[in-house]
Amino acid sequence: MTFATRINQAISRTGSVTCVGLDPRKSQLPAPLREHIRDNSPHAWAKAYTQFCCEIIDVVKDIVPCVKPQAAFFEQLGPAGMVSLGEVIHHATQAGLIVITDGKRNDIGSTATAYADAYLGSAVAIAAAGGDPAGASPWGSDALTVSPYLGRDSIEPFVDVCDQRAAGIFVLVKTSNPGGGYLQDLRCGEQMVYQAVAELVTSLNVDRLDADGYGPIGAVVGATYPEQLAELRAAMPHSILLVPGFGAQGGAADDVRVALDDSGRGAVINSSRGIIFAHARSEFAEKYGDAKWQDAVRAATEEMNDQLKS
Ligand SMILES: O=c1ccn([C@@H]2O[C@H](COP(=O)(O)O)[C@@H](O)[C@H]2O)c(=O)[nH]1
Repeated sequence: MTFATRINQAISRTGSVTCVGLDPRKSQLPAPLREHIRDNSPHAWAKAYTQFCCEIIDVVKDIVPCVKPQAAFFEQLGPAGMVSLGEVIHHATQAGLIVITDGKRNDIGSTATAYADAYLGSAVAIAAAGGDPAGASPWGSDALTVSPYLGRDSIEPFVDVCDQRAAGIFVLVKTSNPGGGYLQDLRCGEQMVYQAVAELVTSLNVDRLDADGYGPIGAVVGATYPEQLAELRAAMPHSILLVPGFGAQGGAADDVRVALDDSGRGAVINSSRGIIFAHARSEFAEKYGDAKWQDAVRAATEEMNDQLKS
């Protein structure tokens, strides 16, 4: 089974297109976890990050298809943080969730091969595709976010590994940040740069489609640009879309529904801070607060699921 088929099946099984972003931040961890940090060492924080993310995974595993660990927050802690990232990916996979590692990696082709080999391919996915799970990557992610700016030959090594290990990638096409257009909206002949990237994505997918017409090369398109989201849904009919920017960055349900296909699949909508730090949101703080932060995570996830359904 391919990555695209797996993620669409996970959407059908859970009835949800919510992707929970795992972006642990020291200052925003719930008090019960911060209180256990005795020596302020990266090791102590990394243990807290593992506990925080694994508890979130346990709370949401039956109501969402996927999680997206943000590598930056783990890297920020140095080697101990990288151990934590590995533990979190492993726990999510064991919990039956699809794992999209947000690392925004890429380099010249020969180095891109190393990134692809490192991150792409979980034992679960490879076994589900009838392969040997011993061929899984050390990080064991189902998918990875990838920068397109080194060109087609830098993306092809990722595509090769996707083919071999039933994995996926999400290429940055139109990012959610306010300044993304500085480069992405530059005119490039008759079109804009982000449109050229979308064309590249589609050209890489066309020979690799599953029965529903989806390929392993997905695209990142921000919830904060609803018009371009609609345009890019049409321009990349074979790509699963990863849509960040919901909640904390201002994207709302009405902005992102256009990312879904007619069957209500084909895209996942990410929220990180809005879910994982829900205990501090005004709607949830009084009822749950720091002491019941896990209940706040569950409530915020259910709320997002409901918003995206209605
Ligand atoms: O265009 C992009 C690409 C990636 N991201 C990442 O998604 C999450 C968003 O977090 P929120 O707390 O929900 O704002 C974060 O990891 C970003 O690095 C993005 O926001 N936009």
